[in-house]
Amino acid sequence: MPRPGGPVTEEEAAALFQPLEGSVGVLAAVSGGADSTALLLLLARWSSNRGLRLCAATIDHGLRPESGDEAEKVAALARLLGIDHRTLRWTGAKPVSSIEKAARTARYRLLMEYAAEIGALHLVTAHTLDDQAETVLMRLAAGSGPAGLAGMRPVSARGDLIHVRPLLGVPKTRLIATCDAAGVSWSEDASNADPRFARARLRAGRDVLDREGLTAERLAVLARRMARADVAIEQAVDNVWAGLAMSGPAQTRIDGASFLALPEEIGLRMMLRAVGKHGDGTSERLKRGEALFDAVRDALQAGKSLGRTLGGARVAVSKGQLVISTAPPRRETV
Ligand SMILES: Nc1ncnc2c1ncn2[C@@H]1O[C@H](COP(=O)(O)OP(=O)(O)OP(=O)(O)O)[C@@H](O)[C@H]1O
Repeated sequence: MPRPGGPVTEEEAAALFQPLEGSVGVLAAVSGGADSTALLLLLARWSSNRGLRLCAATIDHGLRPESGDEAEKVAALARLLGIDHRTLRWTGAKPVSSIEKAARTARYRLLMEYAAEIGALHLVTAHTLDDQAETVLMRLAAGSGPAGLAGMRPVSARGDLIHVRPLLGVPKTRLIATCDAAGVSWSEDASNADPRFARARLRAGRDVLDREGLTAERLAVLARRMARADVAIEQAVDNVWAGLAMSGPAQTRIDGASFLALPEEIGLRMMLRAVGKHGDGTSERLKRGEALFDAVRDALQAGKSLGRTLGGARVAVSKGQLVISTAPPRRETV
């Protein structure tokens, strides 16, 4: 059990790294900040007698003058700990707007390519309890449903890799304490406090939220509950899908009366699942999916026909049935 303060202990680390047990190759993403420096220290200790290959990588996004030195500092620490380290540089054109998003996409692409090169099966990042709380707040602001409010998952798939976030329940203060206890310094990324970024603005307002009881711990509890609820809803959708959806490679048909009788969240997810199956994979704003869901229900209730497109799929109501198929190219959208 994590202690209220102080460095993360070896026993705690063993429990946190449980998802990595039995892995043959682990790649740790280490930016050089306090969180990922602590991750590297803890992983180095934990992996020493486990016969797995631990490697670390730092992405130099080339966006700040000091990023090269920060990567070199991580490399030096890795050398000291006897861990293979590579600095991966984000080269090529960089967009003027949405730079954070572009940097993130490039970062994971570089990490995945490097993981494939070294044969790592697990990618480990140092997202903390505080990062989870910020994610939940940002998703609240975006009007997310249960899946979004579940925040980041401790273990998820990322391409062929398993992405593990072992520190998701650990407050940043304890990771700072872990570095301090080891006498290891870390780099402070100035952009973490840059008010141009939503995360930084949220961080700056955390004191106010804490005073109102919206603490990181409570937001993380909300995320865990939402994750459980989301699993339950998805399981219900699996069951209903098996019984109701007549689904082939070209289209999915669902009886209209049965569809109308479903709890709305299940019906919505059924429709979106079929859109995902027959569409072109373009992500659609949930708001558009919800608007179309309402239109589908209205049409079924009124015994009318309907034909729209969503995410590259054609969503039609015809003869009392909901029919979702691949949309012909270049049709009008909702
Ligand atoms: N430049 C980097 N090099 C290597 N790893 C990094 C780098 N930046 C971030 N990471 C990894 O990602 C974790 C989360 O970092 P941060 O919170 O800054 O990213 P984010 O963009 O907010 O989150 P996400 O990775 O989910 O997009 C870090 O703890 C570290 O493990």
